[in-house]
Amino acid sequence: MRIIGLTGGIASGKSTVSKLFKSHDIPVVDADVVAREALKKGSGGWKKVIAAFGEEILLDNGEVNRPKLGQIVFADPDKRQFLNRLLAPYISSGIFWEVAKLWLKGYRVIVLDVPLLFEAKMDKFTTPIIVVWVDPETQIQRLLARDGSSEEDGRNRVNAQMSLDDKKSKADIVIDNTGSLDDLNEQFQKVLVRVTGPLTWFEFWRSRQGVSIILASLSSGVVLCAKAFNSNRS
Ligand SMILES: CC(C)(COP(=O)(O)OP(=O)(O)OC[C@H]1O[C@@H](n2cnc3c(N)ncnc32)[C@H](O)[C@@H]1O)[C@@H](O)C(=O)NCCC(=O)NCCS
Ligand SMILES: Nc1ncnc2c1ncn2[C@@H]1O[C@H](COP(=O)(O)OP(=O)(O)OP(=O)(O)O)[C@@H](O)[C@H]1O
Repeated sequence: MRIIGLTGGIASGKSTVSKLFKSHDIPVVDADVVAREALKKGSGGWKKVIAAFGEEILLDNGEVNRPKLGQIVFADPDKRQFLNRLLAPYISSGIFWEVAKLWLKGYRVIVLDVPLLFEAKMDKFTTPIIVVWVDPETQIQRLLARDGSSEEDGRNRVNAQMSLDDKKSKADIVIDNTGSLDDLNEQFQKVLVRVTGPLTWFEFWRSRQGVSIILASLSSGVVLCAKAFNSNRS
């Protein structure tokens, strides 16, 4: 079992690289998608966010107003930390569950696309770790072009994350996405050979930690189901 870590900065190109993995039948668990589920109307995360930020944070349809919450937390490190702590248990259990489901389906190479892989200490059970790097100006230009957000909001979002140079220094593999999509694709083909080839001893040891975590999350899922089943019967 190999859980490849894919990270980088906001708008550095992780989703673009994820698509390339998927086109080679390597499944990707996207932490942003899991985080969105964790905030869906009626979920545990949704209830905690309302308790913390008030009903003003909701849209008329009852869903969280994500741009509004984003503007608040990306401009205020304390509120961001608070939101991170609030949602972390839902996001990490959601990610483990997605990995476990793919493992049960028979996949043995899985990519975890997690923007905050290092910040959330999820790097511990992914190997090898790929960082998609771009220079800061290209990053902000692509972010503003994609999201149509204000430059201030864009820069707040970039500054809310560990710098891309720091992430680069922690990577096993760096993809430099400053160039064209063709350049990216060319680098990706080499990365694909590297990450699907034999593991080094160090990578092998790290991949065993990943398996232990999956087994732990599967067994805790079974225990929770058994408890729910018993409490329904009594
Ligand atoms: C604040 C929220 C509601 C803003 O939603 P919005 O739709 O505007 O942005 P989206 O979720 O698509 O995130 C876009 C990018 O922002 C960056 N980002 C998201 N959350 C954070 C955070 N807490 N700290 C730093 N960067 C973040 C990531 O690079 C992500 O890819 C949302 O980002 C959120 O719920 N964040 C907290 C959950 C989290 O930590 N998500 C990251 C998964 S590891
Ligand atoms: N090499 C490239 N050349 C031109 N545009 C690119 C390139 N790579 C990515 N992009 C564009 O840059 C934007 C950001 O890329 P992408 O969405 O893949 O980043 P991301 O790291 O997944 O972002 P986020 O953290 O916000 O989810 C997208 O609009 C994408 O189409």
